[in-house]
Amino acid sequence: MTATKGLEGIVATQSSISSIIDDQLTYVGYDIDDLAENSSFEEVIYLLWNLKLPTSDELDSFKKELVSSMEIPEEVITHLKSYDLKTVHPMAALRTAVSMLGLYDEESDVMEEEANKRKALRLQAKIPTVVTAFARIRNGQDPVSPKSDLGFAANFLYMMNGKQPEDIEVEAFNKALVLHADHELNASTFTARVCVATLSDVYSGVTAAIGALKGPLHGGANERVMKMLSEIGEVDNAIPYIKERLEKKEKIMGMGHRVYRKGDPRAKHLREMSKELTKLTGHSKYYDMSIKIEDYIKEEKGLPANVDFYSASVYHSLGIDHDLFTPIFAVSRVSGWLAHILEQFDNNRLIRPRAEYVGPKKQSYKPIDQR
Ligand SMILES: CC(=O)SCCNC(=O)CCNC(=O)[C@H](O)C(C)(C)COP(=O)(O)OP(=O)(O)OC[C@H]1O[C@@H](n2cnc3c(N)ncnc32)[C@H](O)[C@@H]1OP(=O)(O)O
Ligand SMILES: O=C([O-])CC(=O)C(=O)O
Repeated sequence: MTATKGLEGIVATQSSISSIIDDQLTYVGYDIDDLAENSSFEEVIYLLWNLKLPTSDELDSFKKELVSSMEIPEEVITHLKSYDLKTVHPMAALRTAVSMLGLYDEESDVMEEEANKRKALRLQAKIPTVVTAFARIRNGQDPVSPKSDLGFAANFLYMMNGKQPEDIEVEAFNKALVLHADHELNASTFTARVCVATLSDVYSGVTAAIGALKGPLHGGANERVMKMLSEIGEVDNAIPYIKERLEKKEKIMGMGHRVYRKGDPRAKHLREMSKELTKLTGHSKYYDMSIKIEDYIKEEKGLPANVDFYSASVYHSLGIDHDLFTPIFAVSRVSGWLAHILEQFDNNRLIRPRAEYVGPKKQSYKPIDQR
């Protein structure tokens, strides 16, 4: 038995949800470029969960179901208020709150297919409310309830800022949600599948996945990209800053990918959005330095920018606090996690690989007083 570090190249499951073939990403066979340009996030959630695009009647009723499930229990809001609001990271708050939502769902441990689908809908609907409620509470503001006449992307921005968002903001945010929704067997999705393959519940699967997404080698990279751009400060500092980091053998956040070699097909959409939005909001320097860094890393290390690189300057331009970038990733990616959880339940087998043992062998046990 020989271990493959990081399970690189190991095919661990079959899936009909998304694929990465020759550096091109598809959801249920639909090209990400078409979906990014044309679809609403609700349409994409429906696609991932039903493996077909909705008709307009199906989409209307799906949107209504989502928006009518967005409110969260008062007990969860009280709990969010009890956290140390100066130090608690919003991803830790989200992880805890999602676990807590399970306590208030009567169907939490009901394992029938239809009950699991109802829980999926409730979780997808409530996660934006948790993220925006926490963001407001720590700013000393009251949470804002969702509006039934707004779509998913608009409702997120409305609940966060307490005012009707501009069309351009909704369009950009919707596209970002579409681009982040699913990504084959990434680390957090794999985590969710491993968790529920024990026949644990949907809330446990999503809580575990949030924990995995939080790390800087995965979803946590987008917040670190913005930290790096802020530290760089001015465009002329970008290359000296990156050279110094590379000399110290540090990783450049938002660069590199386990699967993509030529490039991440989502990055070009976010690059365009970053160009437009940073110009519109007077933050062009962040786009300019991002371009310099991307070109330099490509040239020096042959590494492409990943989805987290330009999403940082996009979210910054939308006026979003930097530590909310990864929770926003979760607001989108929970759609993929839930699709994979339902698929796992549909054809389940316990996920239990082996380890190659490299520790000492044939040790003789000594009683404690002789060691
Ligand atoms: C949504 C997402 O999860 S997208 C990924 C988000 N994560 C990041 O942006 C963090 C920065 N990137 C990375 O750490 C990596 O590229 C990962 C984790 C994404 C992929 O990692 P792996 O496939 O395991 O590659 P690994 O970390 O083994 O790197 C291979 C080589 O490329 C180098 N490398 C990879 N990424 C980077 C980077 N961002 N900056 C500098 N060097 C890098 C490594 O140092 C290593 O070099 P070596 O062979 O000389 O030691
Ligand atoms: O697939 C991966 O390893 C990471 C990634 O890009 C994602 O989760 O979107």
